[in-house]
Amino acid sequence: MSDDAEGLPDDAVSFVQRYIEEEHGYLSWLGTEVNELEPGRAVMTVPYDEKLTNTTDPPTVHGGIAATLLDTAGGIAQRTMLDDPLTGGVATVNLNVNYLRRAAGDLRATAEVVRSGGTIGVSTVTVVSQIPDRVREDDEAFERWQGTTEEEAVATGQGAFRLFRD
Ligand SMILES: CC(C)(COP(=O)(O)OP(=O)(O)OC[C@H]1O[C@@H](n2cnc3c(N)ncnc32)[C@H](O)[C@@H]1OP(=O)(O)O)[C@@H](O)C(=O)NCCC(=O)NCCSC(=O)Cc1ccccc1
Repeated sequence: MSDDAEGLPDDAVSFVQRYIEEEHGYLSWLGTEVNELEPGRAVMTVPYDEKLTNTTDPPTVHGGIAATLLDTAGGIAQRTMLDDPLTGGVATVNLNVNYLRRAAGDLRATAEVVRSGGTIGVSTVTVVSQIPDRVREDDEAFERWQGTTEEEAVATGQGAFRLFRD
């Protein structure tokens, strides 16, 4: 089994997006977007939605959302490395997440395949978020965010996946 991947079809992003919207209840409910796909790499977003937040002021996005995004992007990145990403499959066997900063905006995950082995693959994933205007406009909250306006890493982790190659 090789670590190399063939190129993906031009419509890979829209194909996976359609799959999420039409077939996957949970990921579509989260509003999950597929931004980029290439062999060994996936970029995906969950847009901010109040229904996904904790009861903090201002609301912060529940950590489980970042974990879901990390898991999903890590698994899809693994799929891009299968000889046939459509007929093959992946199942998460281990996931770890370190939460680095609170998040109050959209979450965007970039997943990279560290290893695509014969039966097990490992992806490393970082989730970034930017402080939205509603937090910037609240002086006290903005101070709690240390006045950062740049997009910053809010979570990072690794997933291990059982690879079903056919
Ligand atoms: C299967 C294994 C990982 C390894 O067990 P072993 O006993 O060593 O088995 P072995 O390695 O020999 O494999 C043969 C077995 O595998 C079965 N099979 C075949 N094809 C598939 C397939 N496509 N998917 C799943 N299973 C498949 C086949 O029927 C056979 O089962 P059997 O033994 O006959 O009943 C087991 O520990 C397990 O199921 N863990 C739970 C994993 C789990 O639920 N993770 C969370 C959900 S993932 C998620 O939500 C995130 C996500 C979603 C989307 C995208 C990205 C991320």
